[in-house]
Amino acid sequence: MPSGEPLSSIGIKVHVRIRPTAKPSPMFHIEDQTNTVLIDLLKQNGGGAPESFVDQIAFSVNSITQSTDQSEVYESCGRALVKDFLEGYNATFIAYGQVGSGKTYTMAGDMKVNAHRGFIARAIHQIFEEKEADPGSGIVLYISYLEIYQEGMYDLLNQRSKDLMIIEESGYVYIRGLAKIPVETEAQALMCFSEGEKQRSYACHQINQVSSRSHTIFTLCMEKRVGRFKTEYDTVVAKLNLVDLAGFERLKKTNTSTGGRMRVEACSINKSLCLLEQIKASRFAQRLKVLRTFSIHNKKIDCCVLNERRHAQEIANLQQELALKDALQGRPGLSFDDLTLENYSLYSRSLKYLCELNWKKCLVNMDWLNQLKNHKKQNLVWVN
Ligand SMILES: Nc1ncnc2c1ncn2[C@@H]1O[C@H](COP(=O)(O)OP(=O)(O)OP(=O)(O)O)[C@@H](O)[C@H]1O
Repeated sequence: MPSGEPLSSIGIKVHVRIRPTAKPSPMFHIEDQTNTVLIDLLKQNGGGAPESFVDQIAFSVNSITQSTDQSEVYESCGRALVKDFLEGYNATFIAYGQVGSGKTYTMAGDMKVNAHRGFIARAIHQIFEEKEADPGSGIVLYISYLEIYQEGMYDLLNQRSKDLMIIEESGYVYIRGLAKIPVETEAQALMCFSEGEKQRSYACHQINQVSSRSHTIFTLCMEKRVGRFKTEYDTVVAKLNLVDLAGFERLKKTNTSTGGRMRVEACSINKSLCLLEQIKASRFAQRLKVLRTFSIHNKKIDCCVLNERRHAQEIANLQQELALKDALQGRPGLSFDDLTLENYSLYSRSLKYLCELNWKKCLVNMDWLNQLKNHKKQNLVWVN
């Protein structure tokens, strides 16, 4: 198994990064030893100021970081995921959280200062480090960088790409028309990323001076040979999706309630995030049907299938969900969530994010069918 994890623990992992703040909320408590976020529930009178604390709810996650240190974050939840990708697993890392909570800081960081580089640059470094350490692996890498802005898709690496379209063929999802740039060195890969970053849509509002106005998916595709002989080998293909979602905006808080482009952007961001939430919730509600039980390394694994038809329309409506479909159903290695536990006004949104994180953790078994299918296609030996 990847990273030596027991099979039972495979699924979506939730990591919380809390942006350091000068005004931490007295209602949020972190238990480091048990990776638990405890939140005091409020009793409110007519939506006014909180009157008294009535109860506490606990959210247990895979890890909690409260640090500005980018390498600490990467080591705690990025390195193992990238290792899995290099072994041939589809992997996805999603930065998800309220506006201004540090999603872009986590994913992109500051490219000019080594210590401040974010997840993407660190993943690229690890990939090329491991590739160079094993020159016989024959690893070939390609990069794509997609932006989803106001429900349209844009190629950040080739502005001339037009009419991008999501194509799904035999369980594989790709975007027709999206540039797939071959990269041979770390420098080339970083250059691709920096060029794409320059094309992204940002805006300045009350909460964040450089606020993302779009969702972005930075994808590394890997092909590598597996086999003992030069002429007889299988090719393993895997995708690493690094996703920076735009944050949910409250129009009043960001002061974009009076109209114009930023308001349209905010409404579009909120709509797509709501759809994402609805789809995930509806998937969770669907009954899983056990098709077959596999035995892998002496452990029994139920292989489940989802009734996708019921929600086909909703899925068709949400570009990023579909664009990530094969990765999410292949092996969603990790989900990453940022929270700002800053003050009372952000309380309800932080609580909502935590509620979501909790049921995301329940999506575990849904992913097996595609994973097994993928590995059959890739001729990996451990599937019977
Ligand atoms: N862990 C952190 N340590 C230090 N600074 C941080 C941290 N997280 C975020 N910041 C700073 O907070 C500000 C907002 O962060 P960022 O732009 O990453 O938020 P975001 O979640 O991507 O917001 P949006 O949804 O508006 O795009 C930036 O100036 C960033 O440098």
